[in-house]
Amino acid sequence: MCTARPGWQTVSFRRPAYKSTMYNLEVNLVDILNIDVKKQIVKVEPLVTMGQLTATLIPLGWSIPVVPEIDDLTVGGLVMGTGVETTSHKYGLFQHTCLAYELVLCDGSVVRCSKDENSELFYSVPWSYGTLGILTSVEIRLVPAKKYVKLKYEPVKGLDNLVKKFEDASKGNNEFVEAILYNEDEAVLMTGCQTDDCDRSKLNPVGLWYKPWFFLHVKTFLNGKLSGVEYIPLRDYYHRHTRSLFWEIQDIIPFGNNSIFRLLLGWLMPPKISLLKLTQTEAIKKLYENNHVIQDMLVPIEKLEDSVKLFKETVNIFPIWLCPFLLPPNPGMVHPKQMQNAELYVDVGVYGVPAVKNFKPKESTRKLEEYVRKVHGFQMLYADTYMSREEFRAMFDHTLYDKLRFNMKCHQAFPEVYDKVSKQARI
Ligand SMILES: Cc1cc2nc3c(=O)[nH]c(=O)nc-3n(C[C@H](O)[C@H](O)[C@H](O)COP(=O)(O)OP(=O)(O)OC[C@H]3O[C@@H](n4cnc5c(N)ncnc54)[C@H](O)[C@@H]3O)c2cc1C
Ligand SMILES: NC(=O)C1=CN([C@@H]2O[C@H](COP(=O)(O)OP(=O)(O)OC[C@H]3O[C@@H](n4cnc5c(N)ncnc54)[C@H](OP(=O)(O)O)[C@@H]3O)[C@@H](O)[C@H]2O)C=CC1
Ligand SMILES: CC(C)=CCC[C@@H](C)[C@H]1CC[C@H]2C3=C(CC[C@]12C)[C@@]1(C)CC[C@H](O)C[C@@H]1CC3
Repeated sequence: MCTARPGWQTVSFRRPAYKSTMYNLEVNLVDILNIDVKKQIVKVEPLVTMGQLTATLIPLGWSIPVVPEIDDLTVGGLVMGTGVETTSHKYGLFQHTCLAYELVLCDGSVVRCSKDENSELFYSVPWSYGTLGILTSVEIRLVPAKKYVKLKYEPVKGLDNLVKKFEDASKGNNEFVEAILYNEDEAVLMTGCQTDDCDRSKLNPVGLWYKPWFFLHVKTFLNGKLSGVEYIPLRDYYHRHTRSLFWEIQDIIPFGNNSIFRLLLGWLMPPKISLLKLTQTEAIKKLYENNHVIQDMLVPIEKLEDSVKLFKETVNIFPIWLCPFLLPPNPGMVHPKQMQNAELYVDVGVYGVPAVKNFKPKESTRKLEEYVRKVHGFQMLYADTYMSREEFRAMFDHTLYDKLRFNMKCHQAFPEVYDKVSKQARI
């Protein structure tokens, strides 16, 4: 069994081939169920999107701790997969901000799980891609929301310098930390905190339709010798990469950042990811398959410099997105090597056309995957993975997952994660 949500509707990069061979379960649960400000918990159904959630919560003065930036990402997809954002160095991944899940198991029973109730199931749900049960609701922590993010842009020269500053910023008191690396030697580090006060001369609602693409706006700070500060309305900040799909939109609508186009037609942007997927021709699919890389590798922060160098050597794609996150020593598929303390990791996100000669999608990606496994890192699974089943099991700890699948007789109902995310399972 799998959910009946068609592949073209999802944000995940490819379309799942298994949807046509498995029994499809309709899970059309799209509502925010309850906002309990006393307990500071919001209860939502799995198809609630990030855009829907921030539009509802922010006017009430609340938010969730980790808001992955693309509007159409769903709570179900982020729990069953993973979600990372610029607050993750403080709160962890999306799943670490969830307090409880309700699932329908393969025997038809409904269970609630949290760290104190059915805790093994609670810790096994993240990264399980719907292979332990069907998610029907999620309770997420609420945090107070302020009106603006006071964001500091700091141009940084030299990779070693950036790595040091990035690590310091992630360990400091910043609420938001992110860096965009424009080439091996130049980056802009962004750090910020929420505030209700605003210096109106520095107000920048980056989400307005006529505003430049965010990554290009950030790039303008590379030329300044001094750091810049701006006040960005909170919701504009959360969804700052939505309009340009990070930098992927420049390959789809190359004239999209032209100021006249923005002024007249910017409100049409971005095309829905689902529309792009639905209308994708075989030729475009092949193009993305053979001459494009979309990968997020999660590595321990001390491996950041080496990782950037390896990405440069293997695919040579810039910009690179850097987002730090805290990985707590919880049981489950993804945890630090030593289970004593939480460890700081970084998401190295690479999206674009490789600038190396003779790029070979399989070989190049496998080289990156091998490195990530070696340093006890993890690959995000919404995009392509070329790992074999054994390699996949070496990267993700299956101990608890296997135990639960055996106890709950999941084999008769759901495939293994690998059979949903591997290259063979996706078209
Ligand atoms: C991808 C996506 C994005 C969304 N984004 C937003 C957003 O940005 N903002 C927002 O506010 N909402 C958003 N929603 C939620 C959506 O607007 C609500 O779920 C809305 O209720 C859907 O309306 P519908 O007309 O499709 O109703 P349906 O889905 O058909 O029904 C909604 C509920 O009402 C019940 N119902 C329908 N008719 C009757 C009846 N005659 N008597 C009794 N019960 C009935 C149904 O059983 C169901 O429980 C989003 C949903 C999706 C899937
Ligand atoms: N900033 C970030 O962190 C970003 C994250 N992403 C990635 O995008 C993906 C999310 O995309 P989205 O379109 O929301 O999700 P998808 O529809 O792609 O779902 C992802 C997985 O979750 C499973 N799933 C979803 N809902 C349920 C449910 N109710 N019960 C059981 N299983 C369920 C799906 O199972 P099935 O196949 O059966 O439908 C699928 O395997 C995540 O993997 C995330 O890592 C992408 C961009 C940015
Ligand atoms: C921040 C993290 C962790 C990931 C960001 C990933 C995004 C850049 C990609 C997620 C889904 C991707 C898709 C495309 C571009 C890159 C993403 C937005 C396309 C729109 C590219 C054009 C294709 O025809 C359809 C793709 C759908 C998914």
